[in-house]
Parts: sequence; structure tokens; C-alpha cells
Amino acid sequence: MDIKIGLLFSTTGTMSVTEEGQYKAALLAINEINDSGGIMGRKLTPVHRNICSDPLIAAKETESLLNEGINLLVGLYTSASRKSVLPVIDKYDCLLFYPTQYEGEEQHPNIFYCGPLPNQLLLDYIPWITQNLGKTFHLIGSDYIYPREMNKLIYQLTESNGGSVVNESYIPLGETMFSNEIKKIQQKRPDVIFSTLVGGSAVAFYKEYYKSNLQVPIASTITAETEVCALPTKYMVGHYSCFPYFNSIESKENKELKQKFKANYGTEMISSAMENAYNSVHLMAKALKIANCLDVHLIKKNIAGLTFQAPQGEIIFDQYNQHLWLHSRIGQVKDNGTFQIIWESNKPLKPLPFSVQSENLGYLDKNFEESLAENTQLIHELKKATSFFPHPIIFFDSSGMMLDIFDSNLKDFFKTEQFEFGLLVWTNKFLKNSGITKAFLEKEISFSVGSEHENQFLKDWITFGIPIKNKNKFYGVLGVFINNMSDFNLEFYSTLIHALQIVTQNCIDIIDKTKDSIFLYELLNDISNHFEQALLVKKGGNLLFKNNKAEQLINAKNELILNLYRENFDDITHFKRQSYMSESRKNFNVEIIPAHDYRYVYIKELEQNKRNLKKNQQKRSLLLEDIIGTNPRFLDAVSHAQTASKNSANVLILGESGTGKEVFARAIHNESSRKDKPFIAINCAAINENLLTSELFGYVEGAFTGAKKGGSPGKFEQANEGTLFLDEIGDTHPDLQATLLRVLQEKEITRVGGHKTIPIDVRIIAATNKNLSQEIAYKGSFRSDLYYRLNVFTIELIPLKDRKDDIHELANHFLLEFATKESGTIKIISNEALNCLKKHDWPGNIRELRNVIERAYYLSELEEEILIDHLPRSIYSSSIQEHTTLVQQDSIKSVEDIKRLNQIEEREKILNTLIEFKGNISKSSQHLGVSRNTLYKKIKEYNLNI
Ligand SMILES: Nc1ncnc2c1ncn2[C@@H]1O[C@H](COP(=O)(O)OP(=O)(O)OP(=O)(O)O)[C@@H](O)[C@H]1O
Repeated sequence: MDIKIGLLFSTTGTMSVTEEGQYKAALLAINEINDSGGIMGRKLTPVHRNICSDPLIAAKETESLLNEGINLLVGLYTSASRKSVLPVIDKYDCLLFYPTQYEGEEQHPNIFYCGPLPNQLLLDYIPWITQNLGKTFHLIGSDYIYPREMNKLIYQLTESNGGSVVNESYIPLGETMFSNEIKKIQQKRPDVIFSTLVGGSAVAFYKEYYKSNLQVPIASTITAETEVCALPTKYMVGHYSCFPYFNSIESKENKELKQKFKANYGTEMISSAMENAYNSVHLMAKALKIANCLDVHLIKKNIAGLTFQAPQGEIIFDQYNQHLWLHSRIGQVKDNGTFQIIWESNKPLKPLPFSVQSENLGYLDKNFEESLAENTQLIHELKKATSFFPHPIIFFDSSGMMLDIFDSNLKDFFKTEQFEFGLLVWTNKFLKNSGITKAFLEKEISFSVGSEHENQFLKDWITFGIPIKNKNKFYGVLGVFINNMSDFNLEFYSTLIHALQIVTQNCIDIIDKTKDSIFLYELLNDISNHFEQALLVKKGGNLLFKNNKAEQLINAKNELILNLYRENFDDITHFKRQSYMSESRKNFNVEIIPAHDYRYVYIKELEQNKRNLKKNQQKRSLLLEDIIGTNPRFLDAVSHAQTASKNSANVLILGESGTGKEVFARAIHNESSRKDKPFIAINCAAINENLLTSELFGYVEGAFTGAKKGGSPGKFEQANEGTLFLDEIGDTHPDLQATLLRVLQEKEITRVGGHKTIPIDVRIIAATNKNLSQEIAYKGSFRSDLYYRLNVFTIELIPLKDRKDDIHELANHFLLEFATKESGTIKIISNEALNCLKKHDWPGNIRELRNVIERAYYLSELEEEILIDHLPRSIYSSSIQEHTTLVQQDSIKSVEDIKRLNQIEEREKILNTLIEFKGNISKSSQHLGVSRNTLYKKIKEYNLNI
């Protein structure tokens, strides 16, 4: 059985000039569909009704078609006929494809609007006219809804484009006498006439206008090829129109259409309204095809998003508003009666069926999803914050589009009233005179009670509109619906609404703050990505920010940055130093800059080859930034040292042997204002007491047997204006302590055997591996007054076993040092070897580690990697299976036994070393990884005769 399609077009009366062409185009489309096999294997049969350019006949004829069971309709031209048909459509479940441009403000769920809307015709056209034809407009239109609604938007657009309307006339439909209108135009002298005259009136106007000899251009959104054809072309030449389609379009689809049209009807003259009708039939057929049935609801479901490659270009049904995305073009009538296209949009434009205020025109190109995405966070905050509120709330965006309903029951309820998401509902009838509409207009809290609403449905409701805004931005309106007329107490509700407004304000603040912080984050990202350095921002151990370079290093598993990434730098003050990472064979500068609670960690890769490394290292004196380690406790010490270097106060460095006390002392000196003066170091434990006194204070000629002629200056004099490093101060005799205290107080010395006092200006940095406070408290072996003199700054260096995280970097540093010294390869350390190093306890601390690495560097000869085999047995074995130790422990009776065994082992080791180095204390201590002092002590302890 055929599928019957009702066609509603006037073939008589004033509108037939336009509608006859539409009818022919619709028939052509039906033929095309049938020629290609029909729909679901069925042919489409057109059933035409002439509606005689009369709205009442249109309604009658529509009803007669519906009574015949034809519920798929295409047609109608004037808005008057469409409106008269609406009650019929409401009564019957049918679909109308309306192929005509119209004024908008409508969205019947059963009508699919296929012609252009005012926004698609005017938003580009009016600015173009003001720029190219002139700024003063004379509006003339047929007296019905469409011209009147179009003119409203033309007023807004001319004004916002610096133009004005000098006259506005409405002519009764079908009128053909225009002499009075011509006179008005002659008087007003506009730059342009804008015509929305339709049918026979339009044709008559052009004719009379031509005869008047007026030279003002006419612009129209109605006059098309059909009207041009109805007169000799000379009457129309040079005037303008705007449509989605002109006959002169060069597309393949248009060429085919023109050919077929000529073959069927003997003419190629196709207008935009005709193309709309042609497209309407094709779109309907496509929807039928997808639904694969004739069920109106299923067909309707498939229309949103439907596309069609039309003669004007691709067109698309909007997802939400049943109108088409259409192209826009401006054409000028040529001598041959066609339009020359002088501007085109090049893409389909979104249909906006509901009028918006000019201030909201900026939002016109936003669709539902875009707006929803933009407002999601605000909606989320508002939903959370208003959950206490017992009445339904609706969120409208700044353009009046309904985005969300905070009460799910209400959703279904409003749906029945054509109250859909994505619609600009505040302007439509549903909300007319509601609190919401008032809030949009006045941007103030507004309300409407019961009968104030125009909509019958809201007569039992109170509606409040709360503008969502701050001083910079208007986000939209919260619509509140209260269905409690009988109990309405304005005072009570005003308080409630006021509370809601405060809540709304808080939500905007939250959003603004979040946006600000996102903005700042992005800004920081943009700026910091121009840096050469990687940047981490940390607070309380948490990483707050990392730039792209830092991200790259983290992804490349760069060990340095991974350490910096993990550590907490809260206690670190300003800090700067170099690190060498052997895996990447790269050198980095690390700088930590504190700012309030934040720590900015900058990591810069240094482009250096090993040769200039050597040069640099030789040239530069040791600074705090050169000291290796990123362990937070260690960095704490660096940071203290940095503070100490800024003044001349005495410093006491505490730490086990080999932890780097002298290194720190030198670096503090080199960073201080005394850096160009001498740094003198003396080990107080290495020299006997008498000798130490003359070493420190010097002696005069003849002071003792063997004293040099002319005497000799002591370390204090040598260090004058510089720094004196007193290592192992804890081992000094109480008499010497007393002398030192005096010197520190009086700032003068007397050489041994002399009388003359010599003023000195020396900064003292003392160091010890003893716990001085215990020495003072329990043994009385150290003077507390001297302790407090020395202890202005205390820097405590932790043993290496407590900063094993630094072992890798230290090992790399030493490998680089030896490679530089030998101008050899920079070696890397294998994971296995590193694990061994990390398991060892390092009684000799960094000195021991340096020795182990030095040994490994040379043992590994030409190999590029330090392997486990290159490590000393003592270290290698300490890492193999604790299991071994456990087995041994079984055979050992007591702790004393263990100690004894260890001592025997140690004695043996020292003895062998001394033999190997022929009693050379420096070389043996280096080899053993202990200081010369410690070695002296051990030799004494184990009674080794050398
Ligand atoms: N943080 C460090 N970075 C690089 N090398 C270091 C560091 N700390 C110590 N060293 C190296 O370790 C060795 C021992 O350092 P230093 O002599 O300063 O230790 P110390 O605590 O003064 O020892 P002792 O108390 O036995 O005199 C030196 O070779 C030094 O260069």
C-alpha cells in the first residue's frame, strides 16, 4: 500500500505566486524518492489540497486530510495559515513539515520547521547592509505576524550596527497600490528600503517603485526568483535578498535539481521557499526510512540531528528545537533574473527560534551542551547548596535557556507543557509575566503570584526569579516554583528566597575562586614552560605544581627529580647546588627557593662536557651548593650553614668522622665575606698538647729548643681576617680550652715565650665527633663557657647510614670526580652494586664511600659500569643474605664474643693495610676510609708497632 503525503499549498490567491513553486518542488522530491524505490518498498502518494491563500481554508483542508487518515503533511506558507492549523494538529496525532521561513517563537512538538528563522537571515544581513548600502532604513512589510516580528529584530540590529529605522509601514495582505508609500520614501530619503512584503504585494511594489525613479536599493528576505520572474526583470535588477538558497548556487545537488525541474516543468526558476519544500519532503522520507514504520512518535524520535545534503549544502535538524541549521546567503538581482551571490555563510547556522534581548546576542551561538558544560560546576554547587529547599528550582542560563531542574518529579510535569531543556523558555509564553521573566528583564529578585501569570497553568503558582550574578557577570536566573497559593505568606517566602540568594552568591564565589585558581595554575604553567628549568612547587611535602619540563624528567624516571619530588622541604631555607646523575650522564643545578609555606624547586640541566668540568672544578672554590645530598635532614644542615655564612659568628659542627665537617667549614668560609682571606685548618687531636699550643699561637725566637730563628706565627695569626677551623676540638686539654676561651673573648694572642699581645680577627669554626654536652655534663672534660662561645651556630651532620638516599648521588659525584681527574670515562654504577652500597652501614661515612668508589673506579679499568665485583669484600659480603650472619651467630656464645671477634678482624685489617702501605698513615687511613686521627687512635688501641 502507498504512503499518502498531504500537500497543503495555495495554487490560487495572492500567495500562489510563491506556494505554487513550493508545491511543484515537493512533488519533484516525492517523484525522486519513488524513483529510487520509495520508503520501506512503498510508494509515496501526494494528496494535494489548495488552501487558496486563506487561513480558514487551510485549517479545514488539513482536517479533511487527517480525517482521511493522512497524518504526514508538508506545506503551508503564511504564519496565519500555520497558526490556524495548530488546533487541528493538536487534535490529531500528525506530523507537519513546514517548508517556509517564519518569525520563530514557536515549537509545536508535531511540527518540523524547515525554513529559515529570523536569526539565520538577519544576523549577518543587517550588518552587511549597514556597511555596504547605508545606515538609515525604511521598513515596509505585509501586515501579518512575520513582517512585524522580523522588524523587531531589524530594529535591534540596525541600532547595534550604528544605523536607525526612519519609517515602518505595514500594508494589508494582497494590497497592490503603493503610491503613498513611494511618497513617504521620497520624503524620508532612507539609505535602504527593507521589504517584507509578500506575494502579489511584493511584485506590485517593485513595479511602482521602478516607475518612481527612486535610486534607493531594496533589501528583502521575501523577494526571490519566483517574484523576479513574475515581472520583467528590469523592475528588480540591482536589488538584494537574503536566503539560504539561490538558484545560482553551483553545487552538484543544485545542478541536478535544476535539470530535473526543467525536465518536469519546463523552467529552472527555483526559489529558496521551493528548495525548502523540496528539502522538507526528503527529510520526512529520511525520518520514515530510519523509523521503518509510520508511527508518528517513532518518526519524531529520529528527527533530531538528521542531516540532508540539500542543493544549498548540508542541512541538519537541531538536536533540541525542531528547526534546521541552514546556510545564509546575500544575493543581488542580475539582468537575467537570477541572483548573484555576493556573501555567504559557508556553513549552516544554528536556528534560534526564540527571540533574545540584544544584550544576549553574544550567547546565540551556544547550544545546550556548550552551555551545560560551561555551567556544570555552578549547577553542581547550587544543587548541593539548595538541597534544603523544599520547592522545585530551575536553572536558566544567561540567555534564558533552561539547563536543569533540581526536582525530578517536576521534570515530567513540565515536559507536558513543552518546557524542554535547551529552550530559551523565559521569553516564550509559558513563563510570560512570571517571576523568572521579570528577573531576566530587571536582573533583580522578582516574583509573580497566581493570576499575574499569563499561562493558565501557572495560575495556582508563585514563581520567583533569583538572578545569579556578581558585579562582573550575569550567569542566569534560578527559577523557584511554589505551588501553595492558599497558604502564601510573602514575608515568609521573601526570607526564604533571600536565604536562597545568599546561598547562590556563595556558590558563585566558589566557582570564581576555582576559576581563579585554575587560571593561575594555567598561567604558572604557561610562564614556567618558557623557563629552561624544571619547576616543582611544594608545600608541606605535597606537590602543588610541576611544569612540563619537570613532568618530562619524572616520566624519564630521573632519579634526582624523583627524590626531589618525594621529599619534604619545609625546613629548608634558600639552597642551591649542583648534582650529577650518572644514568643520564647529566649535570643539574638544583635551587630551592622558599616563599612563605611554599618551596619552589628549580632543576636546570647543565650542558657541560667533562673537559670543561675539570677546568671549572679546578677554578672554583668549594661552595655550599657543591655539597652533595638531597636528604631533607642533610639539606637542613646546608641551610643552617648558609645562614651561618652570612655573618662572622662562631660555628660548631657536630658529626662522626668522615661526615664532611671540614667540607662544610670550607664551604662556609668560601661563602662568607672572608672568602678572600685565609682558611686555616688544624686537627687538635693529632698533635700533642704542647705542640698544639705553639701551633695555634706561634712562638718567639728562643721560646724552646729547636724554635726557629725569628720565631713563627701560629695558626691564629695565619688565619687573621679569615677563618680558623679547629677540628676535633673535643679532644683538647682543659688548659688549652682556657687559653682558647681567653683568645676568643679578648681577640688577641700572645706567642709562646713572648709578652706582646697581637690583635687578631679570626672567625672560628670548630668541629667534633664527640657529644660535647655530655662531655660537659658527665665527664667535665669540656668547658661549658667555651662550648657556649663556639656554639653560636650548631650544624649537625648525620652519619651516612642515616642518609642512604644520598648514596647514589654521592657515588655519582665521586665517579665524576675521578673521571675528571683522569680525563677518563664517566662511569655509571650498576643497580646491584648500588644495592650493596645501600645495605652497608658506613662507619667511615662519606670518606669511606669515597674510598670505596675510588677503588672501584680503578678496578673497573675500561669498563663503563661499576659492578658488584669492583666493591670490597667487606661491603659485598655485608649485603649477602643476613642468613649467613644468623648461622654464624649460632656458634657465637655472647655479645662479648661478637665484639672480640670484630676487634680481631679490625686489628688484622689495619695491620695488613699498614703493611701494604709501608706504615704511611695518610695512605692507610685513606684506604681504610677513616681519618688519620682515628687511625692513630686505633694503632694505639690495638698496640700496633709501626
Ligand atoms: N656532602 C659531601 N659531598 C661530597 N663529598 C663529601 C661530602 N661530605 C664529605 N665529603 C668527602 O668526604 C671526605 C671526608 O670529609 P671531611 O674530611 O670533611 O669529613 P670530617 O667529618 O671532617 O672527617 P673527620 O672528622 O674524620 O676529620 C672528604 O673527601 C670529602 O671531600
